[in-house]
Amino acid sequence: MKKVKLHDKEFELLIDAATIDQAIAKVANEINKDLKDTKPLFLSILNGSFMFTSDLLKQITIPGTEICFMRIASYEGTSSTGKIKELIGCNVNLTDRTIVILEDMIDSGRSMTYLIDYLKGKNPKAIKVATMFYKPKALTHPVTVDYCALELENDFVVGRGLDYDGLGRNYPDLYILSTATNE
Ligand SMILES: O=P(O)(O)OC[C@H]1O[C@H](OP(=O)(O)OP(=O)(O)O)[C@H](O)[C@@H]1O
Ligand code: HPA
Repeated sequence: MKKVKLHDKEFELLIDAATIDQAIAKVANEINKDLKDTKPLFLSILNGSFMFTSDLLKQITIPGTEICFMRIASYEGTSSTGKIKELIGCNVNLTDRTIVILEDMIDSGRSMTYLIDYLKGKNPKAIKVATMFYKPKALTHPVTVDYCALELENDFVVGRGLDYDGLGRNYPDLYILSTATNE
């Protein structure tokens, strides 16, 4: 599909699924190499990261790999509310663990900054950040990104787990808000 309509807005194809798959495979290889002796705990941040988590973890071959999930939210419509809500916490003991945070997107960096502060309080051995998409030009809260599949410009996108007001998460490709039809 070249274009999709979600609620009142039109979106155009930005990155096809095969390109995203390839970029994720590269990240998986890097993680398999870097963290091979760490028994990593992958912390998937719902909702958006469900596809990235699935695509990446199928390619992780490290012995002792564990996965758990957290849910935080900050976005309503196409912009951040400026507030983070923790909706589901992680109940695994994080002390002395090597945690790999899995995000679908780092945009302003606000959610990740909040999360890292929160996780530091649990005394992990190390915290690594892995994201499917990253908008370096949108960053207002500095974050060290250890693993990134694809960098984007500062545009609103949907697909591959990312939504516009609940819609669009299921698309395997990534779509950009169309400037021709949307103010
Ligand atoms: O860097 P930031 O500006 O904080 O934006 C990134 C966050 O926004 C999205 O989540 P959202 O709050 O929309 O929740 P969702 O994953 O349930 O869609 C995304 O999954 C990140 O968690
Ligand atoms: O570009 C985006 N699209 C959807 N959700 C998001 N959350 C942060 N940035 C985005």
